Amino acid sequence: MTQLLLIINPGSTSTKVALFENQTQLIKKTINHDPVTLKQFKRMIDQYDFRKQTILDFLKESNVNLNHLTAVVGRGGLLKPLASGTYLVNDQMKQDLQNAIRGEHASNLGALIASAIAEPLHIPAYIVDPVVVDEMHDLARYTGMKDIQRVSTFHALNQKAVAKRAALDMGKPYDSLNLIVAHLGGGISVGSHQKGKVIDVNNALDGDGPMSPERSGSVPLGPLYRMCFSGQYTLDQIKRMNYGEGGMVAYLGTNDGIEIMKKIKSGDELASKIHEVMCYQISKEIGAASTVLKGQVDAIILTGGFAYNTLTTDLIKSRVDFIAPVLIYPGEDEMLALAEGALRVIHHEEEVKVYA
Ligand SMILES: Nc1ncnc2c1ncn2[C@@H]1O[C@H](COP(=O)(O)OP(=O)(O)O)[C@@H](O)[C@H]1O
Ligand SMILES: CCCC(=O)OP(=O)(O)O
Repeated sequence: MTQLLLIINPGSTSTKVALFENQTQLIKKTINHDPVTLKQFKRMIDQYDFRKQTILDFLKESNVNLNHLTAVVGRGGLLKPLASGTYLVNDQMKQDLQNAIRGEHASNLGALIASAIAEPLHIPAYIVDPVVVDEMHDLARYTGMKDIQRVSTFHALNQKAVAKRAALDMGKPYDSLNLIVAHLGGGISVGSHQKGKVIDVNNALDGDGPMSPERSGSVPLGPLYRMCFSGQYTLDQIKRMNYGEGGMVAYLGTNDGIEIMKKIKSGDELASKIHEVMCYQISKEIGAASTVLKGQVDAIILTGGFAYNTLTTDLIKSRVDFIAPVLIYPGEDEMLALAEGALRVIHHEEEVKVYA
């Protein structure tokens, strides 16, 4: 039977929407959001109506008859740590996302918007490989502060999808390979994939790992806690320096990769320096991941929006290609991965998981 799937993928810089007939993508649109527009919303949940409306507008202008849909699939957000797989959107999940129990990120809106569209049509809503997929090994969970544990928060959906695609291209099963995957998006995550499990990864949201177009990444703790208690900043201001207004946007006023590349090409020295710093930090994180895999690395994969830039990929490659061959998969495989995740449970090839 033909399945018509609506796919909804909210990211920090964009909302991607697609319509799939089984595994075939019929239409897709990436709606890029102006950071100034997004800044007016205090909490992520406040963006719900705005993002939902942009999706509905796109479906209307594309003459999509919602009554023909068989399921809606959304990107999965900051839930409790979960196994990789496809989950039915249920009330507990929606409640946890509305209350932002694990924090604020655009991916929290995926299940909520998918469910709002699916419910009146009496069709299921799913999420696949949410950003909290947790396959970390024990050693990776510790920090030097006894009360702080590391948690797995990353581009699980795209990292898994692209790693599987690369494995296919290499002619080997994903679970036979050791891969380092660096997703270079609004946030940046570098995952150590050991035989099909992401055993370590920097937390792309919480000030861990390289700086990104709009996040600070790791910073030295001393200056940070002195700032926090100086009385000069509110908690909200500090949070924004880490997430949303940190990284490249703090230095260059934009998180838009295409604009940043234009600045560099026109001779902007600061843009060139900060871009090089970001690539240096990404390379260091890849180097660290190679020790997680004890140097047994079959390939390093660069993916996400910034992997479209050869300037970016060349700079990283020049520092890490002594470790393993560097493969470039620009953009993302997330829309197909979401569709395929739903199709696997619809066709009973995989059991749907229940969030509790
Ligand atoms: N062709 C491109 N060249 C340079 N940068 C790009 C390109 N396409 C997207 N980007 C940048 O990549 C980042 C978004 O990457 P993406 O993987 O779509 O992540 P997200 O899910 O965080 O929005 C943005 O900074 C965007 O401007
Ligand atoms: C929440 C981790 C994944 C992430 O950072 O996604 P974006 O790059 O879309 O913000």
